[in-house]
Amino acid sequence: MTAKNPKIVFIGGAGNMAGAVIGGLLAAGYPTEKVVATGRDPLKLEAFAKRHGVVAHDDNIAAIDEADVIVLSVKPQVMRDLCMDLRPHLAGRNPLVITLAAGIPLAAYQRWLGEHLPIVRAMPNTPALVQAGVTGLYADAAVTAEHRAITERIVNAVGISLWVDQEEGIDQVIAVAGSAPAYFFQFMEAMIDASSASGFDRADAERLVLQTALGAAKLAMVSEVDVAQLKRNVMSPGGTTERAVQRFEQGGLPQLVAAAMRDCAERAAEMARELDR
Ligand SMILES: NC(=O)C1=CN([C@@H]2O[C@H](COP(=O)(O)OP(=O)(O)OC[C@H]3O[C@@H](n4cnc5c(N)ncnc54)[C@H](OP(=O)(O)O)[C@@H]3O)[C@@H](O)[C@H]2O)C=CC1
Ligand SMILES: O=C(O)[C@@H]1CCC=N1
Repeated sequence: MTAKNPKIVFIGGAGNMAGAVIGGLLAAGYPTEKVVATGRDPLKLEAFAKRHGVVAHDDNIAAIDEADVIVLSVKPQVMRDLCMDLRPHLAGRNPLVITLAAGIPLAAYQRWLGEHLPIVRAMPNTPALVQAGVTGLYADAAVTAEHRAITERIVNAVGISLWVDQEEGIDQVIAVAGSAPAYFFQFMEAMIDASSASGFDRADAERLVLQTALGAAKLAMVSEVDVAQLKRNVMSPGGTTERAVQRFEQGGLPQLVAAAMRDCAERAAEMARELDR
């Protein structure tokens, strides 16, 4: 892979996750002509390609013909069939394969696609769309330093990344980052709902909640003290915040969060058992 800008083919490119990565990658200056998106729905694909200026292809096999990097971004349940379709066209070639799918172990891809291919499991999250993503990465033995470098170039264009040494680490990344934007959205949704139920204008509630979430995250990112201390800094003894935080504690919020994250990681492991066949 010697090209300055390797050709990257996103299978399922117009989907949520690949779309987010492509959007961020292009915003970081990656050349549009080196990015190909494939999909099944021609209207959706055309609209996506037009919006981003990338190349669209409704034929996966033709699309991967000159690919240096193939990013697999279809739902886990259809990954096996997709890989079986691609397999004969990857014989004697060794593009880097990056899979974004949750819950499918590398061993399954090696069986489905062939053992000769360098494969990276990447677990991104949708804030990649605004270049504030987090991606966990795990590589198989065939992945070289050059492959790692192009992988990082793709995912770091849309946020930060972390290589994990053990494949199980990817399930932890799912629980703490891949699925986690939804937890924060759920919390924000609950706050917006509660504010508007108590008579606040919904648009105003949304503006205040989102700005507060952004401000809290920004403050935590630059602060020298940890989030527990930042929380205490808001809580005046006998004041309003203390009352609200006590309610969260009494309701078991920390335990609930831990249990939800455990469920999330366990679901990833369960999916691996269902899908690794
Ligand atoms: N959403 C998220 O936050 C995250 C998702 N992931 C992973 O990313 C992957 C994709 O998820 P997500 O983006 O949410 O799902 P989407 O359904 O939004 O995207 C999947 C895309 O794959 C396309 N597709 C399906 N089958 C084929 C095929 N045979 N050939 C070409 N394209 C195909 C679909 O196109 P069409 O509509 O035309 O059928 C669709 O655009 C999953 O494996 C998921 O585990 C990982 C991290 C986070
Ligand atoms: O919910 C899912 O299965 C995918 C993987 C991580 C985020 N979304």
